[in-house]
Amino acid sequence: MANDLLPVEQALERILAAMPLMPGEEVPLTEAHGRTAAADIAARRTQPPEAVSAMDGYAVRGADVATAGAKLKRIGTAPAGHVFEGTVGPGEAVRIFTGGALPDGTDTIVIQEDVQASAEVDGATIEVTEATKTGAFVRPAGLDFREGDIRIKAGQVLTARDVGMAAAMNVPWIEVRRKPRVAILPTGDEIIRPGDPTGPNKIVSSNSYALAALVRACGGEPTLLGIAPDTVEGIQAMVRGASGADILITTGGASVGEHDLIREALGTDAFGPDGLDLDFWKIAMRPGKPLIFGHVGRTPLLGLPGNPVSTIVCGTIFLRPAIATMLGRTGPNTTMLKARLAKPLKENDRRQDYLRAVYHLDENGEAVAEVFERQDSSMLALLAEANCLLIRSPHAPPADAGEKVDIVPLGIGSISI
Ligand SMILES: Nc1nc2c(c(=O)[nH]1)N[C@H]1C(S)=C(S)[C@@H](COP(=O)(O)OP(=O)(O)OC[C@H]3O[C@@H](n4cnc5c(N)ncnc54)[C@H](O)[C@@H]3O)O[C@H]1N2
Ligand code: MOO
Repeated sequence: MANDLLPVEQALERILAAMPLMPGEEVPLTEAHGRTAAADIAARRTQPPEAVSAMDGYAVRGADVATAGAKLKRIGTAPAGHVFEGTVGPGEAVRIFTGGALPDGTDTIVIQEDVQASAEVDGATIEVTEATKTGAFVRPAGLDFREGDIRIKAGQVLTARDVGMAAAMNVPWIEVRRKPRVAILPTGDEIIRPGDPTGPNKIVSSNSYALAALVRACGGEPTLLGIAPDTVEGIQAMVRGASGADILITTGGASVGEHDLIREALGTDAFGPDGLDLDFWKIAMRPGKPLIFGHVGRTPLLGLPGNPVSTIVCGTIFLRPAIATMLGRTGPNTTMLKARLAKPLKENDRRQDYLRAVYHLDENGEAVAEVFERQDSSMLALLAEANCLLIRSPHAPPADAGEKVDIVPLGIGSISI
C-alpha cells in the first residue's frame, strides 16, 4: 500500500518551522529557575574583585617564608569583608581569614596549621614552621570571572547553578522568554472532567490534565478551555474562545469517523475566513496517525488523537519540542539514548512506532529496554508504568535481543540543578 502518511521527522520539521518565538520579559532571580534566557548575560563585576585568601592563616611576603623558621610580627587582622589598611613590610604578617582581601605588600598565605603564634592578638610573634611557596593559597582577582564575561547564553534553560551564577555576577533580574500560552481543548460528547458525575458511556478527560502537566514541565503555561461537544457549533465556539493562545491543542475528533469533527468544524467552509489553514493531517506514526497541524487564524493548531496514549506520546514528540522552539531554547529537541533490546522485536510496518517500554541500567551501566507486550493506545496504565518510548523506524526488519535501539526517556524533564 502506498505510504500517503507524512514521516514523523517531516511533520516535526513543519511544526517547528511554524512556531512563533516568544517575546522577552524580565523576571527576578527567584523566578528564573527553569526559564529560558532571552539574551546573553554578562558579569557586572569581577569575582573575586581583588586578590583574597583561600585559607585561614597569615598574609605575608613570599620571600619571608621560603624556608621554615622565619619569625614574623603580626601587625593587624583582615577578616572577609574588611581590609587591612596598612602596607605589610618585610618580617611582618597580617592575620587573615578565608575570603579576606590580601593587604598591600603581601602575596602569600601561610596557613595557621603551619605557624606557631605566641598569642592570638595583633603584636604577637609568629614562627613559620613549614616553608611556603610564594603565591600559596591566594585567589587572584578575577579567578572565577571578570566583568563583561558572558557566563549565560541566550537560549539556555536556567539551572539552579545559573541562578547562582547570575547572582554572583550581580545581575538581579534576567530577561527570559515569556512562557508560551498553550490552550488545551478536549473534545467528545463522552468526555467529562475528573470528579464530575459519571455514567456508563462517560470517559474522564485524562488528556487535558496530562497535557497541562506536560506543558508546565516543558516551560509553557497551560489553559484548560473546558470540553467541546461533538458538534460543529460547539467546537467552533470553544475554539473562538482561545484567541489569546500562542498555540491551541485539541484532543480527540482527529480521525475519520462521523463524530471526528475537528477538521470539518474548523475548516474555512464552516468557520469562515479565519478557519483552519491545514498544513498536514495523518502521519506515519503509531500511536498518533491522525495528527492534525495547521493554523486557525494566526494561531497554530495541533490536533492530537484522542486515545490517551496517543495524546501523551504526540505531546512528547511534537509539543515538547514546539514549546522549546517557542522559547528559543538551544540544544537537542528530544533527548534520546541508546539501549539494548531485552527481547526480540518483529519487523515493523509503515508507521514509526513509539513503543512503551521500561529501561534500566545493567551491571555495566548500559541501558537495556524491555517493550511491553501490549501496545494498545488506550492503555494509560501501561504508559504510566513505562519510563521510555522505544523508537522503531518504518519497515524496520526484525530485531534480536541485544540489538541497539533508540529510546526516548520519559523521566528527563526540563528543570535541572
Ligand atoms: N476507521 C478508522 N478508525 C480509526 C482510525 C483510522 O485510521 N480508521 N484511526 C484510529 C487511531 S490510530 C486513533 S489514534 C483514533 C483517534 O481518533 P480521534 O482523535 O478521532 O479520537 P476519538 O475518537 O475522539 O477518541 C478516541 C478514544 O480516546 C478517548 N478520548 C478522547 N478524548 C479523551 C480525553 N480527553 N481523555 C481521555 N480519553 C479520551 C475516546 O473516548 C475514545 O475512546 O482513531 C482510531 N480510529
Ligand atoms: O495512532 Mo492511534 O494513536 O494508533 O492509536
